[in-house]
Amino acid sequence: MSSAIDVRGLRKSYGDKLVLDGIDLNVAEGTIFGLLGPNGAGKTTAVQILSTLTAADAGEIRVAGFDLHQNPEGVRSAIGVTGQFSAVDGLLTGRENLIMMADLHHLGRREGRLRADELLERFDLVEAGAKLASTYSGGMKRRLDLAMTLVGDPRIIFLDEPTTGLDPRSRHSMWQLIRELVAGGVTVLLTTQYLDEADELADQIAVLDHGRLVAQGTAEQLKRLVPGGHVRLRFTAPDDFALASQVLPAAARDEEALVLQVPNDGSVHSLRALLGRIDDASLEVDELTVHTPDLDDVFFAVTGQPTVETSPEKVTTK
Ligand SMILES: Nc1ncnc2c1ncn2[C@@H]1O[C@H](COP(=O)(O)OP(=O)(O)OP(=O)(O)O)[C@@H](O)[C@H]1O
Repeated sequence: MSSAIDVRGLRKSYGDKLVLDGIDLNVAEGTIFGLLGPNGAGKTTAVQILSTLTAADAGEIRVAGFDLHQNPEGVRSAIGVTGQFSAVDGLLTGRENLIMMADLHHLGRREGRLRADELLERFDLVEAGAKLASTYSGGMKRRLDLAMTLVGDPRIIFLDEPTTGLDPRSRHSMWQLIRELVAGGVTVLLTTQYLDEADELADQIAVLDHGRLVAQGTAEQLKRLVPGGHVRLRFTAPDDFALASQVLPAAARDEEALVLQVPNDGSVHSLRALLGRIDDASLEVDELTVHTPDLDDVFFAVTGQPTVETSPEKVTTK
């Protein structure tokens, strides 16, 4: 798979504050890449640099095959950006906002209007299209903002915290729209503070903390980095439970519930080994469940701090 975004040694300081400290990233075409990090980690700065809005101090950066330093125009022609500060003009209607974008992209009157109407339809804004954008809800504004980004038909889209502040329903509809974009071949780099958002959407996740990438991989790979994974085995026969306790001495026992918790990282290799031991001892297991740590655990392990903000839907007590 070829790279939509390739970054080597990206550095950026503001004054004597080092904001990005030698970042390497590779985003495969047609995938969703999640840049995850707490407030002030450097996510927005990274997006601003990759989208040519801010200059890097150092680093080799290619976006959509263009060298960012030598050919920023090429990069700009291939990307779309929706940031924390929306491009939506509240004094225009939704449709007028889209037509304004079409004009900026020199689409021509007829094609611009067709494109606007097609996007209003796709983003469930047909009825709202004739109303002033200032009257829109947060979710509608975000959808319009994303629709405006799509007017220019970008191959790569940067979404800076696309669902911050949205209610659960609007978040889910935004997630669905993002998935549809990627199904259509677009590459998405999104920044988020929400672990569940990265878990839900991203094919690859990089955790940014104080300007450094402290972990990178799929959600599953990251979860395997932290201890705490286990397999829970429930038995119906006390004899099986007793025998299993001998065969698996590392397991934590719950005698009353006839449950064993066997430390396991959840990888195919270690699950196969465990199943082999269960088979060899001819144990009758009533129920087997695999528990891998969640991204919260990972985040805590790699950044040394609990999540700054919990998502609107998931309130953790850690
Ligand atoms: N133009 C600027 N001038 C000086 N310092 C800046 C500037 N832009 C960002 N910073 C600093 O760089 C650091 C990283 O900021 P950045 O906005 O990239 O973080 P972030 O991870 O996107 O956080 P947030 O989730 O709050 O947007 C912060 O300490 C911020 O104060």
